[in-house]
Amino acid sequence: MVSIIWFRQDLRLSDNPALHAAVARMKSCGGKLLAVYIDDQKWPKASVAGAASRCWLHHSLLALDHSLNGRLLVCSGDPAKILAELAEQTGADSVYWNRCYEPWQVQRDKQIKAKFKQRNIACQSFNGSLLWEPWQVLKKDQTPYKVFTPFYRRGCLSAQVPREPLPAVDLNQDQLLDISKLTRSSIDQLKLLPEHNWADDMLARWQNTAGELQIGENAAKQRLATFLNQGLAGYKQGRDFPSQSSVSRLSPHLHFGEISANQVWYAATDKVLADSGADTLQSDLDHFHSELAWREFSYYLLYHFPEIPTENFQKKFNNFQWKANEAYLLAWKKGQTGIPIIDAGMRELWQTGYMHNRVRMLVGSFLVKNLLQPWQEGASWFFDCLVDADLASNSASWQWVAGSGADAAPYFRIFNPVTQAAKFDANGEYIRRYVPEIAALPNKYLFDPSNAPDDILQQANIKLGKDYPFAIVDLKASRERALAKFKDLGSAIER
Ligand SMILES: Cc1cc2nc3c(=O)[nH]c(=O)nc-3n(C[C@H](O)[C@H](O)[C@H](O)COP(=O)(O)OP(=O)(O)OC[C@H]3O[C@@H](n4cnc5c(N)ncnc54)[C@H](O)[C@@H]3O)c2cc1C
Repeated sequence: MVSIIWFRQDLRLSDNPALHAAVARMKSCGGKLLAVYIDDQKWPKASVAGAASRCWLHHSLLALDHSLNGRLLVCSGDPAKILAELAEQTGADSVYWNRCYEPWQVQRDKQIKAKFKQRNIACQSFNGSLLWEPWQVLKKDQTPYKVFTPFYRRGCLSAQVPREPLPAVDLNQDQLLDISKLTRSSIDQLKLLPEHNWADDMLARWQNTAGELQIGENAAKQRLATFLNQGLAGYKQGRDFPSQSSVSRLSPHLHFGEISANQVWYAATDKVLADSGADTLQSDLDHFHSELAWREFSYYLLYHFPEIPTENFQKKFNNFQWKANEAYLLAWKKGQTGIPIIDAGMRELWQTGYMHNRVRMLVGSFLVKNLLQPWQEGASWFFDCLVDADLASNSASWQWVAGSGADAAPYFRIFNPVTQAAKFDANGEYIRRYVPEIAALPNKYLFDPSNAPDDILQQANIKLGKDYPFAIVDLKASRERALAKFKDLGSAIER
């Protein structure tokens, strides 16, 4: 008897409910397990993972295959067809997977279940990535929440406590089906890595001091341990400062399911309990939990409102007249806007595949409000460049920044990137790391070189327009312009 375990966004062996169930069945009924990963070629084009996250996926699959002693069957094509063929070839009578929440994956999985039912192949799906299932948290009138705080406080926290993590399964080579006679691709054949080696530098940022790439389940556990020891205490304050190591950087690991939200949630809770739960630590923990809940909220919104990756959540934004401008967009993408904190963020994104959350909000606000470019342009660039590119979090966050989302930032919240930089990068460490050409400027002018006096620029040996661009827009004037345009839309937000 063969059971298929279909790995998707759950590339781990511990706290993997589908794998756990498949192994339990194998142990009680005998038989073997066939571990499969399928590069789904039928995803809608706009949602195919971007270049940076495909690099991550390549290495994450290598790590999973290693944990499975080289017995991960990797295929490419239509999952419905491939799974049916595999069931036929191996005589598998059951398929297990953990649920995904992207709209087309939900649709596809439903169809696969229905087809397999007709053929007497049992399909079982599990919750392996969310703390609360989106359909379990509803308002009293049984409609979905649209505002984060009641969703989390009234909905999630008063629902059942999240499932406790399951232990790693005990699997030996003999329990995994020999895949040598099955048609398969190698991980290399999936061509997840780019043809040119631009990704080498980016991936180098994810190595440890011994030069080992920190991708995969073990690396995720290591990252979590480092965060619990070095970042959690002081998280609430420190998480806003991009040069500090207060945030967890777990987002790519969570996206690919190298670690589960449940593991992270409970490990943080246990850490605070073990450290005797000092009041400040408790509030750091609460804050960290609420950030995990923003991830939940994003998935919740995507599940209930599957159009959010492309369409304004608030329909009144459909009338908004963006001012598409290729030159602005290019300057933003390349980190050449002349506003140092924006350029630092966009270069961090390009060089590392990651950007600190505070800076994501700043570059987003700048693009959408000061430059009046459509949020979809920003979302698509992020999707291509982030190693943690995640349809739910990216779409919900961009709509939040634009003001068009559920519970979004109000239109009048237009971050001033100069004062924000002075506040959150006060000693300029982050800016100097990513915008080294202006490093010699004193802090007073580092955040806004376009307004630095000539003698200061000369002393720092900087010629604006040559060494570093003049600001592409006047912050005050562009803010006024945005306020006027957004105001026309009215401010009502559905609750
Ligand atoms: C414009 C914009 C685009 C974004 N795109 C993505 C994306 O594609 N993928 C992605 O994972 N996150 C996205 N975020 C959310 C957030 O910036 C990242 O999750 C966070 O910066 C990841 O860093 P971390 O793991 O160190 O976070 P931590 O502060 O350590 O938080 C722990 C975890 O909580 C979750 N989380 C934290 N903040 C948020 C948030 N605001 N929304 C949703 N989840 C959150 C993440 O899973 C994160 O790993 C975006 C935010 C903005 C403003």
